[in-house]
Amino acid sequence: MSETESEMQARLLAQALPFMQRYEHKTIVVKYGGHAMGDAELGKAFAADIALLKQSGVNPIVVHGGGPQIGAMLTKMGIESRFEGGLRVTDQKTVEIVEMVLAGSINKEIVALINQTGEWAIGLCGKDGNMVFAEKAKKTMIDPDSNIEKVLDLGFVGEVVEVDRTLLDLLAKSEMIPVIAPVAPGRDGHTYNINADTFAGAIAGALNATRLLFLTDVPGVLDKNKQLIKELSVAQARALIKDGTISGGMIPKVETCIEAIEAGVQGVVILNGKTSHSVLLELFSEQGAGTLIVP
Ligand SMILES: Nc1ncnc2c1ncn2[C@@H]1O[C@H](COP(=O)(O)OP(=O)(O)O)[C@@H](O)[C@H]1O
Ligand SMILES: CC(=O)N[C@@H](CCC(=O)OP(=O)(O)O)C(=O)O
Repeated sequence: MSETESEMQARLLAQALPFMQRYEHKTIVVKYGGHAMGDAELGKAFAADIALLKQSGVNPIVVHGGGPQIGAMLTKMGIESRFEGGLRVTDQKTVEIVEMVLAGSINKEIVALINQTGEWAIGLCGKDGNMVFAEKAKKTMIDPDSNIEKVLDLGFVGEVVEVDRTLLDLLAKSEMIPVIAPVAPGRDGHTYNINADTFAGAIAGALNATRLLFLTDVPGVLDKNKQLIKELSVAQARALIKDGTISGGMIPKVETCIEAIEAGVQGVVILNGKTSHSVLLELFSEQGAGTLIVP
């Protein structure tokens, strides 16, 4: 006899218990990318998942992006967006808009969505509580014409150099769910724009998170036949970059996963943020939802 819908729901709920126990009191950093945002129903489902994690005794931390939303605001202001090596070249005017969009509107939208579930979210960026300090990014690129390595001047693009856990440790013991925008100060007094994936990786590494989840717009890492790979070791992931199976925007994402694992994160998952409740499915169900990368 085939299972009815309510029997299936009951089975899934009952199966969740060992997973809830596995992650109790554990830190899970969720990176919510700009491409995964925009759909109101998906946003509500995401907020509900984060709220349920907190209610289950997990310590969820949201780090969000907002690349497309920054792009739209820059266009409105008549400022052109330019990327080098996947990073937004950020002059003084641009960094002001980046901070306004990320730490202002997007951050507060996510906080409000989580608060509407009845939980308590607090919006932060790297500046709050001396949480994160950045330095001007030192990116290099091989010039295709001369084949010589050149240093890129990306303006106020930063890389994380210090994470102070004090505020996040305090919040972990409270009702508050931190929602963090990837903007941080430098010791030089400037404000830096940091790629949200690398920012999330740095936070997860500093907290020795049990899981770091990257919500993107594909089901996970796909093989040559476009089939989802359920699990990858760091060595296997490196091999897939080398043989070209992993390309484009997935390269820096997987490299960030590897760096996060090397910094002490136990497992990193790349999953589809466009699938409703993918966070819950990944963490609290047998089948999971994306690609798990482990040491
Ligand atoms: N092997 C692969 N598996 C999955 N996606 C891949 C792969 N190789 C390249 N990609 C591309 O990487 C993209 C995800 O990276 P990106 O667009 O930078 O994500 P985000 O904007 O969510 O940070 C996918 O939409 C896909 O086009
Ligand atoms: C330096 C740099 O490129 N910063 C990114 C920060 C936002 C981001 O990373 O957002 P997504 O995760 O939505 O792509 C930017 O300006 O777009």
